[in-house]
Amino acid sequence: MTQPAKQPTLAFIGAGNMARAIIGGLLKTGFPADRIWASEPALDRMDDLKAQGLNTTDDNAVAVKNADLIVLAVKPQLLKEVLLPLQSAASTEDKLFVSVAAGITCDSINQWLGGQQAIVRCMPNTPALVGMGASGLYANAQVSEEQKTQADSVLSAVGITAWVDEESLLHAITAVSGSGPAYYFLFMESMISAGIKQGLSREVATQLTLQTARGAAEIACTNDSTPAELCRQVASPKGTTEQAILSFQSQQLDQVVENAMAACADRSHELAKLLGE
Ligand SMILES: NC(=O)C1=CN([C@@H]2O[C@H](COP(=O)(O)OP(=O)(O)OC[C@H]3O[C@@H](n4cnc5c(N)ncnc54)[C@H](OP(=O)(O)O)[C@@H]3O)[C@@H](O)[C@H]2O)C=CC1
Ligand SMILES: O=C(O)[C@@H]1CCC=N1
Repeated sequence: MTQPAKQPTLAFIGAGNMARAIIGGLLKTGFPADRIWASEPALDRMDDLKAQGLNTTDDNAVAVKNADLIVLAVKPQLLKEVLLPLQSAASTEDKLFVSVAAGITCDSINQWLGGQQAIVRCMPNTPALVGMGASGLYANAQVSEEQKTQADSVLSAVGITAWVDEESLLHAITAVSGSGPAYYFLFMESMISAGIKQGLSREVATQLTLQTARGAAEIACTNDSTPAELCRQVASPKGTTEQAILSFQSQQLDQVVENAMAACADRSHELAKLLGE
């Protein structure tokens, strides 16, 4: 029988939106708060995390020294200046770095950490907060099977995980699931605004839009039918939905989405080029 992987001590370098979504999700699964470190410059901004039992510090090196698995959750633009001073803290033991920074490659991270570190690149998303995250993951050659299992167990505690063998696929994963929640939020806003224009109060338009999104997502996730088939089940021939779908199609919704996702992936490539030296 395979042994379960040892539960690692975690450090989050940067305790902003994405780190908090993962931390919140982990705590909900019962992950011990005292095995999590959070580090960022403004200590008082982490009072709520401290109150939940996390270890907090404004010294990234302290968090790195105390952890087995370090989640790099600062903006891509800051990663280099955050990592350069961490070289000695990083090199002391077999630590695993899990970077969630969009675009930045394992090679750049290794260059800044000054060695041949085990690095997992992860593109998570904020629904991790409610246990419904979707993370794409890639491991460099230095990552052991045990470390891969550890990274997977952290991210799969807050949602689903999908590993890829080619690092460059993380650009596409960013376009699909990393940034994806924002597309749905935007679409919800558009539906709420249109509902209000048709006479509904904001409250009713919001309630009905959000529940519809939740219900549609639930059916799509639990039904064997494809989203296209589910769409057809709603759209009765010569009925009301059909007119809405025809309107979307006449405005080339597929192309609009394809363009948006291409712009997203392009920016991810661009970040890698701009910041990766
Ligand atoms: N938000 C999302 O949905 C997703 C984000 N990501 C990635 O996650 C990373 C973080 O993004 P996000 O959480 O949105 O950004 P945030 O700005 O919310 O979080 C970054 C945090 O890092 C802190 N920080 C700044 N400087 C340092 C430092 N020197 N040492 C430690 N911490 C520092 C910031 O503090 P301060 O505010 O004071 O500057 C902030 O709290 C990015 O690389 C992004 O690409 C990936 C997938 C999804
Ligand atoms: O917008 C961003 O750059 C980050 C990465 C994916 C989601 N948010």
